[in-house]
Amino acid sequence: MQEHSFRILVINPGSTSTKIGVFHNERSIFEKTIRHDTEALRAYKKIIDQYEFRKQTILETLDHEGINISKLDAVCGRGGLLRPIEGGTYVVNEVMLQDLRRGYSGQHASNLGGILAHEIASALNIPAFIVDPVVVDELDPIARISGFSLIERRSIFHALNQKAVARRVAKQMGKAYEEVNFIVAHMGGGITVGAHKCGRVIDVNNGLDGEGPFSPERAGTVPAGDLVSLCFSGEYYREEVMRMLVGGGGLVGYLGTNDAVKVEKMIENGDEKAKLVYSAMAYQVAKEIGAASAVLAGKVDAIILTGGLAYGKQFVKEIADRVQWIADVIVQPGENELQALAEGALRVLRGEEEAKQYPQAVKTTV
Ligand SMILES: Nc1ncnc2c1ncn2[C@@H]1O[C@H](COP(=O)(O)OP(=O)(O)OP(=O)(O)O)[C@@H](O)[C@H]1O
Ligand SMILES: CCCC(=O)O
Repeated sequence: MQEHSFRILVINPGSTSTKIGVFHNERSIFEKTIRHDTEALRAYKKIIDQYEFRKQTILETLDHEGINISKLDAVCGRGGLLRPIEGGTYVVNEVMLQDLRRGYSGQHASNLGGILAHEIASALNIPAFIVDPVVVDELDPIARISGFSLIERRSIFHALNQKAVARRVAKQMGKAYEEVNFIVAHMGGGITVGAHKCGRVIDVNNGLDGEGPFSPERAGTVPAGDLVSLCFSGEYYREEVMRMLVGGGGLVGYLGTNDAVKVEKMIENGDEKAKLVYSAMAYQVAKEIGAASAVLAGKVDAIILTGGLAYGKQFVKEIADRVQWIADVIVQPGENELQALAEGALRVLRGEEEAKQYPQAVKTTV
């Protein structure tokens, strides 16, 4: 019997670009990173106001490439800062659209993903989905306790890539994602380290503006008392402190660049500060992996390193040297988010998984 085939448009909006792809089942038939002129984007007060502009750009690109959108079966966008939800593929519904428009958990380019998917899909009368947004929250209750009763730990991480890579590695091991325990470190502009226990990410750092290792442009965990003193020193506005922590933190704060390739060049040229800071970033990732191994009580089938920084051979070696006693270290550089979006939609279109309805509230604690 011939297998039914599906054609899916996937959309991953970033702060300065929109990545799109058209998939025929799992096979990519077209992918493009549409770069947006920063001046053009600056004309919009809020990220969300960009959606009509980005939609037109996507449709024009597809038309230009000769892709007939009437042949599509579904559109799938990257999900944004919604309410905390468990992982999976979600139908874009009215409540989700409202939350994406107002930025329920904050402003992020990925808030546009579900809206763009809905706008394009509804005109074609086909379903729109999002998959594993950054707010996927599968934390164990014990992981929510921060130690300060007014603040609960939150799960904000690279769920789409972490879960996709974990599924892929599990498959390579001949197992289902739900049968294995992994530690996945996504190391990009932000860094998140997730403890994956039998298909659920039971602990992970909030890599957006919370905690964890410092990254190319984010500070991660900083000493709390000193941060409070700095905030109340009278020298900085709130926005300035936030900008120094997120965007201006990590490598940017110490070395003036978020580009690890440039930092490697600086090290090659004998820059001792760059060497120390770059090693410190690897050290902090290794420490976070060690913490995740304790979360999993040492039952770790593999440690997976992914994201752009995983291309850095010396960086990866420094991490591996510190953690390979825990489990095998598997390196999967880069990210494959377009493929992950297509696969998430396919699982639903094929009936392998049921699409979830948003909001499926996650129970928080105290
Ligand atoms: N070949 C390489 N060697 C070392 N570092 C690299 C290499 N290629 C990319 N990087 C670094 O990876 C980082 C960017 O990673 P990535 O592209 O995954 O981030 P992003 O998509 O912008 O952010 P995020 O992954 O947090 O969503 C940059 O610091 C970049 O310099
Ligand atoms: C940590 C959430 C994803 C991002 O880096 O923007």
